[in-house]
Amino acid sequence: MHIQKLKYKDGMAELSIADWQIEAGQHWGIFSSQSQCSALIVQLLSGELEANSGEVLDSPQRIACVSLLHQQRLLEEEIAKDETDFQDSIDYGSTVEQLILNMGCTQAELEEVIEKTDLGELRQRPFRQLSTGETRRAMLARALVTKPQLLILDEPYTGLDTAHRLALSQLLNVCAEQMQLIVITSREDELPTCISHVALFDHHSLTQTMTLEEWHNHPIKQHIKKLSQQKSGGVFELLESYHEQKQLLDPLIDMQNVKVEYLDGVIFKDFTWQAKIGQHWQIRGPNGCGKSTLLGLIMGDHPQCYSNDISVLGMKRGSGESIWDIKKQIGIVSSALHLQYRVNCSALDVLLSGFFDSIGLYEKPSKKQIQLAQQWLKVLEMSEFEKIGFKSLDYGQQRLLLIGRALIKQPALLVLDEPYQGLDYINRKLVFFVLNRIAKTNMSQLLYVTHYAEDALEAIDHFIDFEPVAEGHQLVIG
Ligand SMILES: Nc1ncnc2c1ncn2[C@@H]1O[C@H](COP(=O)(O)OP(=O)(O)OP(=O)(O)O)[C@@H](O)[C@H]1O
Repeated sequence: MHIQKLKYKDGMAELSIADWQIEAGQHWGIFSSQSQCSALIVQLLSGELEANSGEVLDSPQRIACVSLLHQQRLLEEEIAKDETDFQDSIDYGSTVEQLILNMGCTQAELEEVIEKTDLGELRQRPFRQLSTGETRRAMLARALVTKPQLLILDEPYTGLDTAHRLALSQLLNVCAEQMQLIVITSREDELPTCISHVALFDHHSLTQTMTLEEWHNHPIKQHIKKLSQQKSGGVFELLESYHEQKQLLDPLIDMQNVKVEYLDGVIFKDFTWQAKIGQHWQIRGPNGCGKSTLLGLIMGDHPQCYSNDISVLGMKRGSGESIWDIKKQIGIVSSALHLQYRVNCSALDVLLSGFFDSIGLYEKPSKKQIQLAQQWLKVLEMSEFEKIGFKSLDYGQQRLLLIGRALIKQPALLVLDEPYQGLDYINRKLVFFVLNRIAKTNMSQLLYVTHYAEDALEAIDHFIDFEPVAEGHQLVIG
């Protein structure tokens, strides 16, 4: 494949590649300090977008992509197909198996890919019910059954637990013998060993190509780490400039003998736990163990929160409390929220919606709130996007805005379910530094989920660990 003098520009989205030769037998890693670049690379290389000028020569015929963008699209399609209103029973949409078969594979190919991607127990589960890591594996399975000549993977490891990340590396090393791979990552050391070359993108263009060995010692890694640390100073100064200490009732969260179960089994049971004032908690466990379910109970988004004994911020769930009284003291970032945020309001309005806990903006913000939101756009280096619609931004930019939306009102409780998903290197580090300082200074109390040991915040010293038992998982407090 040979890319020559390629230029693309549409509004704020921009990419240029002067000359890039991808020889047969080579497998490429792509590192980009901007998430926007990655989305464009996927779409331009796969032919989904057409460049304004330049050419892509000898492009393979069968190209498959796995990205958060494609995942979000499929989930939206599944929700749009929801036929609940027209039939007696609830329609949960297509199962994992149906979605793989829809790609046009045989039964034998289905069985093979289900085994490779560890989807055996999930094959009959509706796609919409899958956990984050389970969803990522289903997307990979759909791409693999098309037997592509070129497989483009944008952040394939994100959302996967440690064991599944290892399994993915092994699988990609095997795939590399049958197809060409391009793996885009924002984690500098996260590339399968089959990768032979790395392309470095910066400021909307391909700046350098090198071998994997050269990449391992590249000075840019230190440089961009410093950059994000500096940026995080600005965000934290802004937070401090309007911080007010809140009076809270102890404990912030109280759960007694909590149990969650579905028709096909128990997720967890007998869980008794209190989060006291001043404590920050990390929730750990493998994909599908129930971490987001636990957070859903606390947020009041999970239907089983009312059949359990749960109090949040002094209010007992199901006691006639207003869900908004609780929500106004909680800021949340999660894949579920990202998926729910389907309105196309401006970037400024997304931040402002944090003051009202709404998806989109339906109330008139005060002048002070507007000024504050503009200051937030500035420290996030997103001022140029102030009037741009949320849907026109790439997944990483959307995610950064949703993080700003959660932080802007300085909530008592900050619920962060894999907050870094889709963020580029600089913004991931920026958010990491900010969260650590928020926790250290007790500005908000954190409930934090991440699958990466390197993302552990030193200010968090309380843990809930999901450990497998005969029926689902048991939750161990440490
Ligand atoms: N309605 C449902 N019926 C049956 N199972 C369900 C339903 N909704 C969710 N699940 C399953 O519940 C399990 C727990 O999901 P949850 O999202 O809480 O996992 P998680 O620990 O957050 O995983 P991940 O690390 O992948 O994000 C998953 O296996 C999911 O498929």
